[in-house]
Parts: sequence; structure tokens; C-alpha cells
Amino acid sequence: MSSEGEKKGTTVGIIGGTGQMGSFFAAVFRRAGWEVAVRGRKSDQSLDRFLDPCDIVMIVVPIRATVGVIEEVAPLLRADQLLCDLTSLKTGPVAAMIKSKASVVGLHPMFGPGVETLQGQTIVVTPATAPEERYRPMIRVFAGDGARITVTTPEHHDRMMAIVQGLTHFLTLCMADTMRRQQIEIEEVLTYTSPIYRIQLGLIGRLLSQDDGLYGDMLQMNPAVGPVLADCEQAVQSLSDAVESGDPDRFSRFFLENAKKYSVYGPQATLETDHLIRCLVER
Ligand SMILES: O=C(O)C(=O)C[C@]1(C(=O)O)C=C[C@@H](O)C=C1
Repeated sequence: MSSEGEKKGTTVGIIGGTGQMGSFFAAVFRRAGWEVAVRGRKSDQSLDRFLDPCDIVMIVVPIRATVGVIEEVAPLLRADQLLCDLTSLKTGPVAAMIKSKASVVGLHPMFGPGVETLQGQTIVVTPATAPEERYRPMIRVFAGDGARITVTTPEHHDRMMAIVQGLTHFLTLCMADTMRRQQIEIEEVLTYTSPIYRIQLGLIGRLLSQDDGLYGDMLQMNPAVGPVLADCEQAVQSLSDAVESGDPDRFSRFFLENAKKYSVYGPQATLETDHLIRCLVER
């Protein structure tokens, strides 16, 4: 707000704005020239007074806390306000947000706070009660900074996250646990690796240096993860059987069935991993 207390431009209130992701988005909006108010856990101001001047209220708290915070905030909002959240799951948070009078859109930034800018990053948008023109200016800010936007429903988002986050992180943790069970030290493993292996191993080191609660919530709170893990178990069993059989045809059948399925992805995957290899070589 201006010094006269007169409102100019858009005001975004970020609840959880003192955390890493909240601070990242506060900086994105400030760079776009928007007013940003942040609220951390230890605020003296009443929630009502914090929310009142906000055009957009963004909830950026840990997954497990999201619905509880939404339930506190949602009843205090007006129809002219836009409510959104940034959590990794969308069905539960969006269902809680739409109880509000405010227009609602769910958001999920597909990156952690370590990125420097939005350039090349993906943000998933799950519109609920907000008409497109209400959230378009915010999406323009993200896209203007180079973000790729994917629009879908909360349910489809969660189904895709069961793969993108659930399966990926599950298998990363399984690989870490397998090496630990083999009593092999990562320092030694690394001396045998070229960059291509360090792309995969890097995901283990990266994931395990982050918050256990975040990854636990992603895996345990998304109901779509269960069926994915059931298929994963079958895949592990089927590949194990093929390997243990010693039968080259059996292995080839497994391999070629998947090669056919992923043939469209081959050229892009090779190009991108070649690029990563060059980056790791040039360090
Ligand atoms: O390690 C990273 O930078 C991440 O990608 C963080 C990560 C993830 O691991 O899936 C964490 C939570 C968000 O929902 C999206 C991305």
C-alpha cells in the first residue's frame, strides 16, 4: 500500500512466507512490482488484519499442515480475493479451499527453493472456483519469469505426482537402502563412477539431505501412490525373475517391451543426459 494507505497494484499475502519456498515466491512477486506481505509462525498481527488488504492469499506451509491452515484462513476471506496454495498434493487442499468465499486455484511448483529463478521450471495449476481471468495475472508473472505452466484437475495432478514424485522418490530411497544393506560405502562407489552414474547417485544424496517429513508426506498422503507401488513391486518381481532365469530371451522380452513403450522419449532423454554429463565433466 502507498504511504497514504491507498492501495495500488496487487497485494499478495504469503502465509508461510518466511520459509524457503515462501521467500522465493515473495521475491518473484516483488520483482514483478507487486506488494508482498509475509506471515510466519510467530506473527503478532491478527490473521484477519493480515488477510484484509490482500488481493491474493498464498498458503505455503508443509504438506501435513496445509489443510489445517486453510481451514483457519478460508472462512475469513471475501469473494473478491483469490486463495491459492503451493503444496505438493492438490485434491485435499483444493477441497478445503473451495469452502471459502474467495476464488480458488491450486498451484504446485515442481522444484525446491534451491533454484535461482523460475526459468525452465514447471508450475502445475489446478483451477477450482477461480475464473481464468482472476488467476491469469499471477500465471503471467510466473510465465514471464520463464516458468512452464501445466493446467490440470487436482485429481489428475495427484495421480501424476504418484509417478513423478512418488515412484521416483520411492525408487531413489530403495536404491539408497539397497547399497546400505550391501554395506558398501558411497565414497568407494563414487571412485568407480563416471558422470552418467553420478546423475542417478546424485538424486540419492540430494533427496537424503532434505526433509524426511516432506518426502514422507508426499509418499504417505497421496492415495494414488499405493496402486503405483503395487505395480512397482510386480515390475521388480518380473525383472528379478528374468535376471535370475539366466535366459537371454526372457530378459530381452522385458527390455524390448519397455524400449518400445519409451521409444519416443529416447532422443530427448539422450540429449538431456548428454548435456548433464558434459556439465559434470566440466566441473
Ligand atoms: O530436490 C528438489 O529440488 C526437488 O525437486 C524438490 C521437490 C521434489 O523432490 O519433488 C520437493 C517438493 C516439491 O513438491 C517439488 C519438488
